[in-house]
Amino acid sequence: MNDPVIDMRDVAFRWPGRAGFSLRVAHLRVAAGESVLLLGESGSGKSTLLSLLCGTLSADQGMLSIAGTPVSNLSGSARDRFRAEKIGVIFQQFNLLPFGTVLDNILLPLRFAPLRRKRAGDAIVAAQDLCTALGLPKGIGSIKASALSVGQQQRVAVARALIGQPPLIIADEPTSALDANSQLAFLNVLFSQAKTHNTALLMVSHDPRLGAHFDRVINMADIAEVEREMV
Ligand SMILES: Nc1ncnc2c1ncn2[C@@H]1O[C@H](COP(=O)(O)OP(=O)(O)OP(=O)(O)O)[C@@H](O)[C@H]1O
Repeated sequence: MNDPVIDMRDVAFRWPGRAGFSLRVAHLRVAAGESVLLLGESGSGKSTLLSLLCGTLSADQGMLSIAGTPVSNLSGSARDRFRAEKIGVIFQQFNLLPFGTVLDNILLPLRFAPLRRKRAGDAIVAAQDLCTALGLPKGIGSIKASALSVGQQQRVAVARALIGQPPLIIADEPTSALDANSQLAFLNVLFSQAKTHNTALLMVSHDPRLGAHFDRVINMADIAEVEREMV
């Protein structure tokens, strides 16, 4: 695999002050443009792994490189800046700012990421173009996020993750609240946008049926060793 966007090796993590759970990942690689579904039972550490990849948690040992940059040794604030520049995140509940407009929400990641802002060019035009590509109605940019339907919130969350073309999108169960048709529609817009920019996509889900739509499916049980002690 040439220049993987995610390259994780021999990573170990234990929740600080908590003996109950530890996670070891021998090897995880995701290529540019590749879509990967990460499956695993509840409590198997999927969200913990995503937080390690995003740098909101830091591993106790091991090597993690994102888009060619070794991030394991970055300080907390440097990791925050790196994440803003390189990773688009889509949360389960979308986490839009309810009192912000659609445009405010989509432009938010650029505020902390000067290089990403530069890549976006004219940021407002880029946000509007993404809204159009994602099938959002014209003029939606000035609507408050709290007034959107769930389907519109999803699309705004995708636009926010995609703006400025980060090399990696990480999504934590973004389709869990949707019916099967809406899930598929959501994945299709996400895939088509990700392919256009050769963006790698790592998405967590409980639903193995979604696997057919991804380039690759990874099971937590195959890549991670988890210790769960009863505490
Ligand atoms: N902030 C935290 N502090 C301490 N332990 C935590 C914290 N967040 C999660 N854990 C523990 O880490 C373990 C793995 O949780 P995690 O949320 O990563 O699993 P998951 O596979 O994403 O589960 P689910 O599918 O239910 O969301 C669990 O034992 C959980 O209790």
